[in-house]
Amino acid sequence: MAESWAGFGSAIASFLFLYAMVKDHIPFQLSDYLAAFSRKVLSLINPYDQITINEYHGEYMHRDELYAAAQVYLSDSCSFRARKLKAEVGQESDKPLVTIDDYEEVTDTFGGVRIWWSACMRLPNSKTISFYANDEERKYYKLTFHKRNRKLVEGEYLNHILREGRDMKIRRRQRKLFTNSPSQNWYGNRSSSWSHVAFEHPATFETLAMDPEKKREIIDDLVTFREGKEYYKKIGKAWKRGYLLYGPPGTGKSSMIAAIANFLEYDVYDLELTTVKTNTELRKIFIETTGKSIIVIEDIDCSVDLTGKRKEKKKEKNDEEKEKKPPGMEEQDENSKLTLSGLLNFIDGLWSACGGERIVIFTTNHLEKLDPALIRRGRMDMHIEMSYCSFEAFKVLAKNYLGVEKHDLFDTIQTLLSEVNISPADVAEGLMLKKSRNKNVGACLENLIRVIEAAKEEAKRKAQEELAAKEKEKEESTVKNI
Ligand SMILES: Nc1ncnc2c1ncn2[C@@H]1O[C@H](COP(=O)(O)OP(=O)(O)OP(=O)(O)O)[C@@H](O)[C@H]1O
Ligand SMILES: [Mg+2]
Repeated sequence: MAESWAGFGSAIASFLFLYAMVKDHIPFQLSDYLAAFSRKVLSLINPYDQITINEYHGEYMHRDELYAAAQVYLSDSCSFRARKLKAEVGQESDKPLVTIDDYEEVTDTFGGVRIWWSACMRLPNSKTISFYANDEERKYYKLTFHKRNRKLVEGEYLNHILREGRDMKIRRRQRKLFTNSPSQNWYGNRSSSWSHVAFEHPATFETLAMDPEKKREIIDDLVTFREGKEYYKKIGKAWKRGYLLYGPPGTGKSSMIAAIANFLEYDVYDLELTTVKTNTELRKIFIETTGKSIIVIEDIDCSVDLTGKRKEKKKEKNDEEKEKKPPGMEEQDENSKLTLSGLLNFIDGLWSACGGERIVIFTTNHLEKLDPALIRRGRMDMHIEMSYCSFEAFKVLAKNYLGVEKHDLFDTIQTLLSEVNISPADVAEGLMLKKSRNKNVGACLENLIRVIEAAKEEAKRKAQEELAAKEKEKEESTVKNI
């Protein structure tokens, strides 16, 4: 048996040697035939298969998604095994991508199977000048693997590359802060209802001053949501979650949104409802958002007339207007407005399920002004109260702003904070102003004590004024009654 293999091997070697010698002297038809024949013979003895992934494909030279995913995948998972690397900065990220260089080879292991990757380049045959820059050279990856693993590589492995590569791309991307443009600016074929800038807010959960237990609860909820794709599918619910942040001004609602975006690494769509005129516009705006994003409506109570009370007022006004309109026009007008039901549809109608992995956040200073339908559980799954600065919250601010975890003046501050309502924004300001001029921690804390005492005096004065006003009102009504 060994002898026959040796004989076969030497026959092939002789054939290849002879072929190389006479190759240039044989007619091209015969040369093509011999090349095809030798490929056939080689495939009989070669146990390895190959898959090519081209960078560009199709008539219009679209960049192949699998190639792009593989490029990022190789940069992250396999590039440490390569000796020749290249670094480049793409359009979607400002971080350099270090990946394997052209003609370099690396190996990867998946489910115990070895796969060889090589970065190849096909040089152009023709010498004509092409319209497309990419016609000059065609890059591609070549995957080589054992025949017996073909099913695994074609199915699971390529899907794994696509999934992992996409995820890595999302993690690497420059995150964006979008804002909706008024509908009169939506023109042209490629019109978009959103414009964006880079999202660079530095707030994180570490810098957010609030009750530690509440913070833990929110983080756990976010993690459960992020990892809940299969769970949401199983229970038949769209993969999205609503948070309602409420509380007085300066208590960290906007900072919390930034911290959530930074924690989940999502984009932020800041929806300005006052520029949205109709339900149809709202739907278009929604469809143009992507997954892994947070859709924010700040100060929802001030954004648009959505409360039951205001609706009634509006209805009366509309009745008057309707009288003046020609028949048939009233209904059309009603449909073309942004309504509460349009907004409810936006949050949890059929459209809300497209894309998945979205968080909707409303903020308000006046919870009582909101229509209960808008914030019922299921729409706004978690109601988070952002409250005045507690001692626990102060300790976070002191650590952030002054870098201290304890100080002799902390006891005085604790007592003062329990006596007065002061927002974390005011406490932060008290710590910061002084810090910029004087680096002394004690002086900063003393300044804060003065700020809190002033707030306490102010609160006392206001309470007295209110009391006096009430008493005056009472007196006046008694006089009237007499
Ligand atoms: N809980 C907090 N933790 C850390 N910093 C805070 C907190 N609350 C407020 N701040 C500081 O105060 C500033 C204003 O806070 P922020 O804009 O988040 O308040 P807000 O609740 O959104 O107020 P508004 O209701 O007026 O929109 C922030 O830039 C931040 O520096
Ligand atoms: Mg805010």
